Amino acid sequence: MIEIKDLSHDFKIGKKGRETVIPVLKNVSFKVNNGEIVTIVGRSGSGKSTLLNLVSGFIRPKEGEIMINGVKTSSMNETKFADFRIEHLGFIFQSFQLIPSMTAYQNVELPLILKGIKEEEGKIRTNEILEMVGLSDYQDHYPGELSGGQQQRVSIARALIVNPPIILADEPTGSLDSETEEDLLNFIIKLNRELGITFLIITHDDKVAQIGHRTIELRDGKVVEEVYANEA
Ligand SMILES: Nc1ncnc2c1ncn2[C@@H]1O[C@H](COP(=O)(O)OP(=O)(O)OP(=O)(O)O)[C@@H](O)[C@H]1O
Repeated sequence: MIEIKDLSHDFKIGKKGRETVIPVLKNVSFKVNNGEIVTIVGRSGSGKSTLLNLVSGFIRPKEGEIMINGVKTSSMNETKFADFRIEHLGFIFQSFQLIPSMTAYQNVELPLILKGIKEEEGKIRTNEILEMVGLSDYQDHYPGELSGGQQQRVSIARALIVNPPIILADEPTGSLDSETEEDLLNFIIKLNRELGITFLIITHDDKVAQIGHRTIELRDGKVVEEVYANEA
């Protein structure tokens, strides 16, 4: 579960002493329950990426609190957050963020290696996950030798390999054509239904927003609307 309470954040730009403060998030509060898909929409500049970066622990909030699975993460230091992230969170990005010099297999097994799991031990799990995303036949391909949809599946496999209870996604279909987009959305729904994975997804795209059990709208850094689509 993700619990966000009175979260506020701003950025300072410009030279020291003459900074301009850009308020981005203002008293944002909402929850994402276990097993839910929550989508966050809002115009460009409304603070969606900032919110996701705060939940991901890539930046710390100026005010307010973030709890993930009962742990207060908003005040954790970087080292602690890095350990927490690998146990609790998976990530899917618009730009896939694959390592170009590694094969699909090597990209997928990477989190296991970072976690200190021996190569031999991780082999079964890596093969299982590649099978699950339908990429067993492509495991020796480099990202440059795969289609956009296949690359996104590699990135999902990499997110799934450590069994994260929560996946955070930033415009997951932003680089895909509409047919591949639909396949990917169906796959996210399947992961949610069959494995109970909780998703928090930010998007511009109505089709993506619609897979949310709930859609939250950010407007000028505030939550202005929660549209309940269907029950989780
Ligand atoms: N590191 C930063 N330094 C200064 N200002 C920033 C920084 N990151 C974001 N901002 C500002 O914060 C505001 C919100 O940005 P954010 O990227 O969160 O919006 P967004 O809703 O994700 O937009 P988009 O849909 O275009 O990606 C913008 O005005 C942006 O210029």
